[in-house]
Amino acid sequence: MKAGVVGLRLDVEDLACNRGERRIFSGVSFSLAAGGALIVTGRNGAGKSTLLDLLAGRLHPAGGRIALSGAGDRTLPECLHYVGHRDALKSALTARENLDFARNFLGDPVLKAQEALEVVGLAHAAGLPVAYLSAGQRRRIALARLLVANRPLWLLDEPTSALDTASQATLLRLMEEHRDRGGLVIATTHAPLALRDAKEVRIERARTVLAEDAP
Ligand SMILES: Nc1ncnc2c1ncn2[C@@H]1O[C@H](COP(=O)(O)OP(=O)(O)OP(=O)(O)O)[C@@H](O)[C@H]1O
Repeated sequence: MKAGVVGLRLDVEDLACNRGERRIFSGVSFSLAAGGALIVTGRNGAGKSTLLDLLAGRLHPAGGRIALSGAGDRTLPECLHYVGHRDALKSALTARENLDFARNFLGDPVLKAQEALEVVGLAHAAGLPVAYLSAGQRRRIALARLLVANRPLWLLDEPTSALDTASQATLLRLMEEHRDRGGLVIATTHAPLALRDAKEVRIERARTVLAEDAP
């Protein structure tokens, strides 16, 4: 499989986010160099998914800075895979068709759809519409998308949810292999995630009404 981008680096400084009238968090800073991993923790509603949305460019920060360097011509959105709570699969398409679509759409192809399904133990389900699959199986197909297109930054929102023990072990191995190739992993989690030498950001600031922040 392809290697991550040599010299890749993500720097996040003093990031703040508002949603509606509320400050969700502020002062989030971290840096990751090639091969780095960050675990994002915090209570329900603290803003873990929101942080991933900011990094993915789905939300604009209220303050602070996100800088990706060492990725050549690729912009940050072109460098990332995002696996969210909703697995973003097309229910009427089969598992294989979903992965073929992702492979064509995302570019820089790596594994073929069938090969990626084998890695996540779902080769037998390749021809089934995703609507027929269980929550854990759908999550495994969403994670198989990581393998069909080469993108160095993996943003994973509670990636182990719905996964059985064996699938959690497979996911951990895939994350570590990705890091070994120079990729970056940022994962939110409520459960312990045994990534070696991972940094942790805990989002714990209580949400504050913006008016209270005003002088
Ligand atoms: N579209 C939205 N508009 C306004 N506020 C929102 C919106 N989406 C989320 N929020 C607010 O942002 C806060 C942070 O949500 P987020 O989903 O990032 O939390 P989380 O830490 O990922 O929670 P969980 O552990 O439950 O998944 C929520 O408490 C919610 O009030």
